[in-house]
Amino acid sequence: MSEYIIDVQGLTKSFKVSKRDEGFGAAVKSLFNRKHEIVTGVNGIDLKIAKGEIRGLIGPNGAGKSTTIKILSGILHPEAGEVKVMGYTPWLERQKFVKHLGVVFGQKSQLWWDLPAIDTFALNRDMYKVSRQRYSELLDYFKEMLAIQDVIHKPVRQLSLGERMKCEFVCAMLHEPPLVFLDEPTIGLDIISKENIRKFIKQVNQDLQTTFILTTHDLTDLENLCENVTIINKGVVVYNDTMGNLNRYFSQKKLIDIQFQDAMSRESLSDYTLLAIDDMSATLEIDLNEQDLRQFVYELLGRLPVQDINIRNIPIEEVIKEIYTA
Ligand SMILES: Nc1ncnc2c1ncn2[C@@H]1O[C@H](COP(=O)(O)OP(=O)(O)OP(=O)(O)O)[C@@H](O)[C@H]1O
Repeated sequence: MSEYIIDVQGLTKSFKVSKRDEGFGAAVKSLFNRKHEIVTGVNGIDLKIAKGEIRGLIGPNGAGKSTTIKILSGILHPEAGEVKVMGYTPWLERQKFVKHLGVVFGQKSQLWWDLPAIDTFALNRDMYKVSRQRYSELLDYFKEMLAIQDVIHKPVRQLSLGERMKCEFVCAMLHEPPLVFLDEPTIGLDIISKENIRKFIKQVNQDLQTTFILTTHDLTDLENLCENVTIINKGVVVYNDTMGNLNRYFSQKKLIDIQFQDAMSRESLSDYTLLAIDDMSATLEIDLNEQDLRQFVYELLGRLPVQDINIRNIPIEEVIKEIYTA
């Protein structure tokens, strides 16, 4: 078997969607003469994920993340490409395959709404044929780690979002799947609950060697959890490397926030790469491959009426936005 838990080459999937012009007349016409267009879902994606990784899979809306995850979990079949997930071809061997898979959706619940979570856990135990002893060991482990001793006995509809998400995680993990897809697992949570969920993911990853594939728009999730990140845009992979390299590459550029003693015009700063200006303050960008930072600041202080100065790295949000728009 491959050393990778996910091994994908050339994954391609498009969708045929019906197309019609606006208006009632067009609606009637389209009944007799249907027009279609082809929409790209993913277009030749390669992806290798090692066992035990927590991999971030990100991209703007419509990039192809869900299409990829749906194919990897056997819900959709691709039109081209080689896909092996835990040695299975997901859409051909779905029944055997799903036993080894866990999923957590930040915006969809897998728990029975009117029952306490413990009842859904027990149903899953029977469905996945988990032994009573292993179930009890795992439940103790999760209860202690997440402090949900009381929470799991209340009807799910009475739980806060943070409490419910903890239960969603337990529900996805009780059959010890080696691979778990996390779709926006921290969406809507307050900062403390987000941190709790991240700690939980890290701990389970270490203790049970679970591989997690994380799709998120929250870049703090990525910075906290993922060593590697795959960025998809318009159906293709545009970045596939470590988080460290992503940061390092862009730390070649610095942002310089300046507070002036007097109001400054845009023209007076025309020699610089000006990102923002607001009367008494401005933000400049410098590329360290082209300019020396010390020399730049020295000259700047000599030329302009600077009151205060702050040098910072480009925030990760900006880095990723640049990649999306490249
Ligand atoms: N069932 C479908 N029928 C038609 N088009 C689809 C279908 N599923 C996805 N698409 C199209 O494929 C492209 C990729 O969509 P996908 O849902 O994979 O993006 P995404 O990266 O998950 O976006 P988001 O972050 O908004 O969830 C989009 O243009 C989308 O409209």
